[in-house]
Amino acid sequence: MPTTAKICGLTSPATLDAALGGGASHVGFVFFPASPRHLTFDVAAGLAGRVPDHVQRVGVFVDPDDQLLEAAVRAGMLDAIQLHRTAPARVAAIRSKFDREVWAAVAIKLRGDVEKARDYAGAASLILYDAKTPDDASLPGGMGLRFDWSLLDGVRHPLRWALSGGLDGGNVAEAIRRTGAPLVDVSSGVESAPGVKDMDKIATFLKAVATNQ
Ligand SMILES: O=C(O)c1ccccc1NCC(=O)[C@H](O)[C@H](O)COP(=O)(O)O
Repeated sequence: MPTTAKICGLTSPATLDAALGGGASHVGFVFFPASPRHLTFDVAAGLAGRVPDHVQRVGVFVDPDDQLLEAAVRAGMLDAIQLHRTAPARVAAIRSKFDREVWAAVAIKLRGDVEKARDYAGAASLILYDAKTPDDASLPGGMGLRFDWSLLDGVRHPLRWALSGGLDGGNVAEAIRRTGAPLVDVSSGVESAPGVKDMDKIATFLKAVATNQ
């Protein structure tokens, strides 16, 4: 199966359209106030309405409560919920309550971190392997950090999975070849500044995904 791509942290119609036009399979909307990509519900609703049925809308959250999830799922017409820093039992509860795909982000720095993905078997729909950000960082993702892809060598993934962390148009082809990732996820690597998506970088990234498999 060809590798598909999620462009995360979209905040404007023009950059959303660049992701859709370039063939993204997923688009990500961030609901986390500390993020430069954070969306209000009104803006999310405006963007969500432009997304065709064959593209999945993914909401990105950091250990959210049900109230935030309910409002965001409605406004963003979310097909999937991506959870960072969220315990497996809570992931399972959200999946059951909201009855849609739930992605568990697993933060990777060392080999032992990869094994934590097993805790989400039966709880999540998909594991997103993402680079671990520093303990004092304000964001658990979206910082353009990459982890050592060899940590995924020989791993029997407990669920469907995706690769993220420090990807960009220049390294994503190698990342796919090296890891065999079925889905790749990018945010900072298609930006000109934190939170500012760049249409040319989005196009380059999606072209690299499409042509290098
Ligand atoms: O992107 C954010 O601002 C963000 C905030 C809070 C939680 C997660 C966040 N991003 C998660 C993503 O899905 C990113 O695409 C992923 O971490 C990769 O980011 P990057 O290394 O910048 O490509």
